[in-house]
Amino acid sequence: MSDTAGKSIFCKAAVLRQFNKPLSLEEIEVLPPKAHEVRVKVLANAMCHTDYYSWSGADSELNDDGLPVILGHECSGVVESIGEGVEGVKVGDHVIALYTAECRECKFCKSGKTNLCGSVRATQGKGLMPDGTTRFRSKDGKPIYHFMGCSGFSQYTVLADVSVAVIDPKAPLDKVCLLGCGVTTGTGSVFNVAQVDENEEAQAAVFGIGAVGLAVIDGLKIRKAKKIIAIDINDGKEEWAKKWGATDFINPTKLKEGETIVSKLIEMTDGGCDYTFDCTGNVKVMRDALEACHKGWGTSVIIGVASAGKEIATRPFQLVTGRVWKGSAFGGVKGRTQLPGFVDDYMKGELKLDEYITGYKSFDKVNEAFDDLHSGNVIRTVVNMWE
Ligand SMILES: NC(=O)C1=CN([C@@H]2O[C@H](COP(=O)(O)OP(=O)(O)OC[C@H]3O[C@@H](n4cnc5c(N)ncnc54)[C@H](OP(=O)(O)O)[C@@H]3O)[C@@H](O)[C@H]2O)C=CC1
Ligand SMILES: N[C@@H](CCC(=O)N[C@@H](CSC=O)C(=O)NCC(=O)O)C(=O)O
Ligand SMILES: [Zn+2]
Ligand SMILES: [Zn+2]
Repeated sequence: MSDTAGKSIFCKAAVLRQFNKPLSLEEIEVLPPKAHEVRVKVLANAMCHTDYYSWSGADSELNDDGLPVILGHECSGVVESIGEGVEGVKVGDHVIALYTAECRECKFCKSGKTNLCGSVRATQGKGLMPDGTTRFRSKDGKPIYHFMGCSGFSQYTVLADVSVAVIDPKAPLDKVCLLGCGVTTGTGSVFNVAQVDENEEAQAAVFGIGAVGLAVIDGLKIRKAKKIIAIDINDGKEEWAKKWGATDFINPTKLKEGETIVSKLIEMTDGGCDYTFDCTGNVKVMRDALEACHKGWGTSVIIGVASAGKEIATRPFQLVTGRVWKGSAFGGVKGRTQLPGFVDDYMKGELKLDEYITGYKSFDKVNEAFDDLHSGNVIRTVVNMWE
């Protein structure tokens, strides 16, 4: 048992008090975990585009009523204490936080059809723990909300026990935090959602070359795709995409007159792609990605998260004629069961992780990590929570 078990911990957290305004670094109180909860000392948290999206106010699930909130969800740490009835995770375990829980008991978990778990999702969406309260308090004693069931931008956080994956303690926590979201989502979308087979010599297009798009490319390379066309509005992303194994790169803002990204992709693949992936969150791109698929079988996977109020559209004929539109949350990966295997693949050198990390920042520079995401040269910034 740790000295702090059963007591509040006072530590530093980055709190979002107003959308589009810098996070405020504050000393907060982190209450002890209740039944079926764990308190984790967070070591590292990488900045994902979804943090930026929620920070900017674009998330339809997070409005002014959900503020103040502690963002962050691509994080790893060490279990400091556990509440009553916790099984399968103990003090001292190294863990990755899961925004997609896995209880193994709900209708979703038992279905064998999805990685979405129903156990804590409703309260998670409201920024609350499963009992409907929060474990964070500001200095004046007022509640601070949780985010995506993780809130990794606090030096200590409390999670549901079904929302942590226990991993190999030898794995470097400042690297494997990336498996908490972007890399798992991208590779998992290829393996579990599109289910690309290594014998099919697939032709694929990937829209949006951030960490998620690069991880899709890595997954496609692992599944021996023949053609991997990377698409981004930033020319600087060509070098990144090619380094990961893309065979071609297109900047859609620089097409010849009369060409569209859809016509260009159809021409390059002799009729359309077998698979396309949206990693931008832009609904127009999602449409292009679907319509660039091959008639009869092409599958388009939506990974990007669109802003509140946005809707997708296409002619139903696109689906009538055999194109398939799918979506992916956390790459279809069941976190407690499968994430430890991703960590092992990384440790064996079979999965890239280090290569995505373009820089580390100390916690007091967390706001710079937001700016980094849009600089064009940054893939993932890892925030070291104790520097
Ligand atoms: N479904 C899921 O489980 C998950 C979804 N996401 C979502 O996936 C998306 C990608 O995340 P991440 O890799 O972290 O984000 P990044 O911002 O790092 O990468 C997105 C890339 O797409 C580029 N882009 C933007 N608009 C277009 C366009 N019209 N055409 C082509 N490229 C474009 C961006 O360029 P620029 O920077 O110049 O804008 C950037 O290079 C986000 O929407 C994120 O919220 C992330 C993780 C999990
Ligand atoms: N809250 C948003 C939607 C946000 C969203 O789609 N999140 C992704 C993960 S993004 C990670 O970086 C996801 O897995 N969604 C499934 C889920 O259960 O949240 C909205 O309301 O539009
Ligand atoms: Zn479940
Ligand atoms: Zn994410």
